[in-house]
Amino acid sequence: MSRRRQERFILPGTQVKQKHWRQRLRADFRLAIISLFGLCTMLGILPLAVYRFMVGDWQTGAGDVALVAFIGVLVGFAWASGRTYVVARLLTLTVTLGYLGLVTFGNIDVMWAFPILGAGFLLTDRVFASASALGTLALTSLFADRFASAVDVWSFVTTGVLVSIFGLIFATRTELQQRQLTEIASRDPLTRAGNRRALRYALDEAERIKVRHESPTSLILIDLDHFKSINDVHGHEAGDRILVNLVEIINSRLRGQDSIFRLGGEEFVVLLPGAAAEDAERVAGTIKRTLATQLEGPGGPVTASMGVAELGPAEPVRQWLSRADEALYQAKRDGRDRVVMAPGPDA
Ligand SMILES: Nc1nc2c(ncn2[C@@H]2O[C@H](COP(=O)(O)OP(=O)(O)OP(=O)(O)O)[C@@H](O)[C@H]2O)c(=O)[nH]1
Repeated sequence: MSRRRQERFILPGTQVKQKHWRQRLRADFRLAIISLFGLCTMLGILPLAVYRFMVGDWQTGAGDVALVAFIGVLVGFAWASGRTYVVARLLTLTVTLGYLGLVTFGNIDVMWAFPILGAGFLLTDRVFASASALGTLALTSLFADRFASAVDVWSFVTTGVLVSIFGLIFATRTELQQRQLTEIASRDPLTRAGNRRALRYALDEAERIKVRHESPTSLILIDLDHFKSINDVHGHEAGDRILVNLVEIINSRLRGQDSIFRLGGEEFVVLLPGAAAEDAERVAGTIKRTLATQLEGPGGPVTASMGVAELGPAEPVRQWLSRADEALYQAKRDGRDRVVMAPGPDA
């Protein structure tokens, strides 16, 4: 087991808690779109509102100003809370209802429907954007007095449907690419376990849930025994196959909310949200017994040593990992192929 103890628990990004606004915009695509959308609507609608006031159309002007103000509040909320998914949906809903309200009670052109259709596909998911687009087109076509003829209604609906289909294709491709990128960025390519980056997010999330809901969270640090000699005697490929099998076997013993991450080399972290120390010890025991019967290398059964620790109240994540690491180290010292519980953080 390699012991570069100082660097072992420096996970990517753990040091950066407060991000600069430019970093946040770069890191969060949805926040960037929300901000850009807010800026564009302000720049696009506010001059029009001024014009409406100047020509005495107070109702439409007031509606424009109210719409822009509400959009501003939503953008501010996205920055303050980070809940960009909810805000994106609310923004789509706001501009759609704002548009329908201004078509009904104000004096705006039905052509405003088109940027609103586009915004829906840019801001939210495909299903929500499609439903919102269909609703916008159907309700607008009911305003027969806004169109010169039935052909105009037909043209409006046809072009609207086309814009929506293009938006849907764009959104589908973007979602697919986003999923592929997330997969690449968060998984270990050999074993398909989560990588260190994914572990960092999962640990931070576990810490947040612990603080918010006071529910226990535990982890198991797993390290294969004498893995170097397997590599040396049977080759690197045989070693790789064992790593892949190990993750498959462990995954088969985990619940839906549990997850496995590769910390590096032949070392893995199993995260067990909702599990107290004794539950985690039981899971570790089950994993150990399953490995004994199912993890077969070219030279015979392969065993693993494990350290188990429950996250203590207000305990920093790095200390939690270090305690599990100490327990794992103890398991190695005691002869390997065993589970050792870490003493509590106050011990
Ligand atoms: N096949 C393979 N080997 C790897 C990979 N990553 C790290 N290793 C090897 O894992 C071995 C780890 O060796 P050690 O840290 O000495 O640990 P060990 O032999 O298991 O000894 P103990 O942990 O003390 O039981 C090294 O030989 C690394 O080259 C990998 O992705 N594939």
